[in-house]
Order: sequence, then structure tokens, then C-alpha cells
Amino acid sequence: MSASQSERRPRGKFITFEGIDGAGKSSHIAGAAALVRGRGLNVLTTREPGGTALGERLRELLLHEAMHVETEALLMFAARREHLERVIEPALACGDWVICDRFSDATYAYQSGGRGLDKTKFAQLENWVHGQLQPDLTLLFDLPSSIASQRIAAQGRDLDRFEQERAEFHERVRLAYLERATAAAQRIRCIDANQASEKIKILIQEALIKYCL
Ligand SMILES: Nc1ncnc2c1ncn2[C@@H]1O[C@H](COP(=O)(O)OP(=O)(O)OP(=O)(O)O)[C@@H](O)[C@H]1O
Ligand SMILES: Cc1cn([C@H]2C[C@H](O)[C@@H](COP(=O)(O)O)O2)c(=O)[nH]c1=O
Repeated sequence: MSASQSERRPRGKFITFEGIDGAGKSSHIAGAAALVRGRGLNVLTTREPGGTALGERLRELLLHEAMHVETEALLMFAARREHLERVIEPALACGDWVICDRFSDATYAYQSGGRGLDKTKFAQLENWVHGQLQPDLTLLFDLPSSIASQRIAAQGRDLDRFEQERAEFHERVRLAYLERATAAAQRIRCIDANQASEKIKILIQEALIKYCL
């Protein structure tokens, strides 16, 4: 066995954080990454839409320009294709872990659940862009949209196109996430986001240790 073969690390784990806007997922990504790093593993944190130079430009359009729902879905998957090619796949292949703020479950929840994109079209795009690849673990932050919108309002910042949507939209997104969690129960762990951050941090640590570390 050559030196490079013996040093080859096992493929990294792909972890995603999901939930409606304001559910609190982004607040926990750095802590999750620190836990993984503490085990001596390399970990990269990234986000969607975004994560590459082109993806970040697409993010600007997606968050601020009105467009047809199918354009929106196609651009989400275009940004994802780039992200997979340039960031996610190379990192996983060399043994690094990737923690991503949203992935295709968000497209299912927002574009199909929220906006009404045909689920068959979603499935075709998902299959085209990432085939059998799915996250090893998805942490779904579940919260009623009324509480999430209060959290966002308390931040006192300008709202993007999705955050400006009505409560009914966010409830449809939430239900679609829960539907997806039922359909992929082996991968998606639901976290009650209506509790103190310290308790949520412990639940995340438990899930990472139980399913990935
Ligand atoms: N458990 C919690 N209890 C109360 N407030 C929280 C909790 N977790 C996060 N917050 C606050 O809620 C707001 C939204 O949190 P965060 O940005 O992490 O949410 P998010 O799900 O990533 O939202 P978005 O998808 O819109 O970026 C922040 O101001 C954050 O401090
Ligand atoms: C990946 C993805 C994202 N969105 C929406 C959801 C959010 O409102 C914004 C940006 O995400 P952030 O967590 O607030 O940074 O984009 C979407 O509609 N579809 C997707 O696939």
C-alpha cells in the first residue's frame, strides 16, 4: 500500500441545517462546527443559496428580484450545482466535513411547499443536480411562523423577498419541511426550536454524536 493510500481519510460527513426563516438555525452552525473540530476533524461551513462567488451573486438576485417560481427553483439548483462542484464534493472527497446552512430540503419546502412548484419538477431537478447524494444528517429547526417572525422583527433589519412573505407562506413552508422529515426520517432530525438556545445546543451535540461522530 502506498503512503498516499494509507493516509487517505474516509469521506467527510455532510450535515445540513434547515428551517423557516428566523427559526434559529444559523445561530448554531459555529457551535456545531466547533464540536466537530474538537474531535480533530476538518470542517467547512457554508450556505445556500451561495457558498461560491457565482452562488453569492445568484443569492443576491434570488433574495431581492421578483421572478417566476420555476426561475427561482432553477436558480437555486444552478447555485447548488456550482456549490457541489467547487466546494462540497471536493471537501467531502478529501475527508473534510461540510456543514451547510440549507440545501435541497429548502427548495422542497420553499419552492414546492411555499410557492407551489410541481413536486415532480422538484424531484427531477434534485435528481439531475445531485442524484443519490443527500446529507448524512439534516437538523430541522421547527418553529411556528408567528414566533419566527417576531424573532426576525426584533433584529430590526430590512427583510428579503422570502422574509416579506405572509404568515400563510411560512406555514406552508413549515408543513412541507415536516412532510419531508417524515419521508426521510432516517436522515432528518427535527428539533423543537421553541426553547432556549442552550437546550438546543445540547440536542444538536447529541444528534451529531449519535449519528455522525
Ligand atoms: N432559541 C432561541 N430563542 C430565542 N431567540 C433565538 C433563538 N435562537 C435564535 N434566536 C434569535 O432569532 C433570530 C434568528 O436567528 P437565526 O438567524 O439563527 O435564524 P435562522 O433560522 O438562521 O434565520 P434565517 O434563515 O432567516 O437566516 C436571531 O436574532 C437570534 O438571535
Ligand atoms: C437554499 C434555499 C433557500 N431559500 C430561501 C430561504 C431563505 O429565505 C433564503 C436565504 O436563506 P437564509 O437561511 O435566510 O440565509 O432563501 C429558498 O427559497 N430555496 C432554497 O433552495
